[in-house]
Amino acid sequence: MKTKVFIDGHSGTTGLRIYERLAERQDIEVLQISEALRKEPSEVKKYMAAADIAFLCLPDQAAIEAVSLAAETKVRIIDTSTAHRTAPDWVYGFPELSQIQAQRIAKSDRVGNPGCHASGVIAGVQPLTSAGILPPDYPLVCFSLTGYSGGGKKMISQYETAKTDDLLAPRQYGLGQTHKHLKEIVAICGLSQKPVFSPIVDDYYCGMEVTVPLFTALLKGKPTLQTVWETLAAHYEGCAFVHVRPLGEDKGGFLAANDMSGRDDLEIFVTGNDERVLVTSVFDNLGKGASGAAIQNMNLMLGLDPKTGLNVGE
Ligand SMILES: NC(=O)C1=CN([C@@H]2O[C@H](COP(=O)(O)OP(=O)(O)OC[C@H]3O[C@@H](n4cnc5c(N)ncnc54)[C@H](OP(=O)(O)O)[C@@H]3O)[C@@H](O)[C@H]2O)C=CC1
Ligand SMILES: CC(=O)N[C@@H](CCC(=O)OP(=O)(O)O)C(=O)O
Repeated sequence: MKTKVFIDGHSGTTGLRIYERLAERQDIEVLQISEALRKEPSEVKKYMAAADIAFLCLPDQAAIEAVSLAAETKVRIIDTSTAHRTAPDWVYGFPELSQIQAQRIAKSDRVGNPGCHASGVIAGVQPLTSAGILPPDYPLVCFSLTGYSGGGKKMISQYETAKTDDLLAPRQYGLGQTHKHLKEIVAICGLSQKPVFSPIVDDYYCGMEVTVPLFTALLKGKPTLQTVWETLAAHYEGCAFVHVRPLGEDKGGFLAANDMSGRDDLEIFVTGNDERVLVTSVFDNLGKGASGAAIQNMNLMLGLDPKTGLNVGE
C-alpha cells in the first residue's frame, strides 16, 4: 500500500520542491487539496486525517494552526517552519547529530526540519562541541551566503520581476542580531551564548555557504588544523548526506555558494592553518537546507533508506 502524503503549502517554494521529488516515487501517493480550499481549516483537517505523513511548508503561525488541526489524527508531521524546532515533544530533524538522533527521528511523529542557515552552522559546529574541542562559551562568529529563494515566493518575485539596483549586490541582513535561527543553533550545538551571525543574500536563485572561523588558541587543547578536520571527518564517516572534503581542499581558492545547487547533500571544507581555521558548509538552501532534508527525514520515519527512499539494503 502506498504511503499517503499531504503537503500543506504545496505551491510555495519548499512545498513545490518536496512535491517534485515525491511525484517521481512509486511508493508515495501525494494527496491533492484543491487550490480554492487549501487555506480552509475544515478541509485541511480532512487531509490531515487522510494522510500518513504531512509536510508543513507554511509560515510559522499557519504551521502552529495546522498542527492543531491534526490533533485528533494519526498523521506524522514534518514541519519545515521555525515554529517547532526547539519545542518539547518535537525532534530536531538533523539525523547526522548522532546515531541516536536518526533513531529518534525514525520513531517520532513530530519532526522539526532545521532552518537553512542553522543547518550549515550546526553541521560545522556541533561535532566540535560534542567532541569537547569547542567550549560552550566560545565567542562564535558565523557568516552565511544564501540565494534569494531562501526568502520564499515574496523574495523570489522581488528578484525576478521587480529588480531594483540594490538587489544586484550582496545584501547583509539580520543586522540587529536577532535572526530566528539563533535559537536552534544555540540549543542544538549546546552553546552557552548566542553567536554573532551575519546572513547575506545575493542575486542567485539557490545555494548556501556557511562559514565559521575559529581561533585554535581558544579551542580546548589548542588543536591543529588536522585535528579539527579529523574530528569532523570521524563524526561524518559513512554519512550519505554530509561529506567532509579532504583537508585543505579549497577548489582553487574560490568556494562558490551555489556549487551544490539542486543537490540534497552538504559538503564541509576545513581550510586555514594551525592558528586560524575556517569550517565551511556548502549546500542548497532548498536541498539539505529544507526540502531535501524533509524527504530524508520522511524516509527515516518510514524505515526506508534515507537517501534512496528504497527499502534498506535494496
Ligand atoms: N525557502 C527556503 O529556502 C526555506 C524555507 N523554510 C521554511 O519553510 C516554510 C515555507 O517557506 P517557503 O516555501 O520558502 O515560503 P513561500 O512563501 O514560498 O511558500 C509558503 C506557502 O504557504 C502558503 N500559505 C500561507 N499561509 C497558508 C495557510 N494558512 N494555509 C495554507 N497555505 C498557506 C502560501 O500561500 P500563498 O501562495 O497564497 O501565499 C505559500 O504557497 C517557511 O516556514 C520557511 O521559513 C525553511 C528552510 C529553507
Ligand atoms: C534569504 C532569507 O530570507 N532566508 C531566510 C531563511 C530561510 C529559512 O531557513 O527559513 P526558516 O527558518 O523559516 O525555515 C531568513 O534568513 O530568514
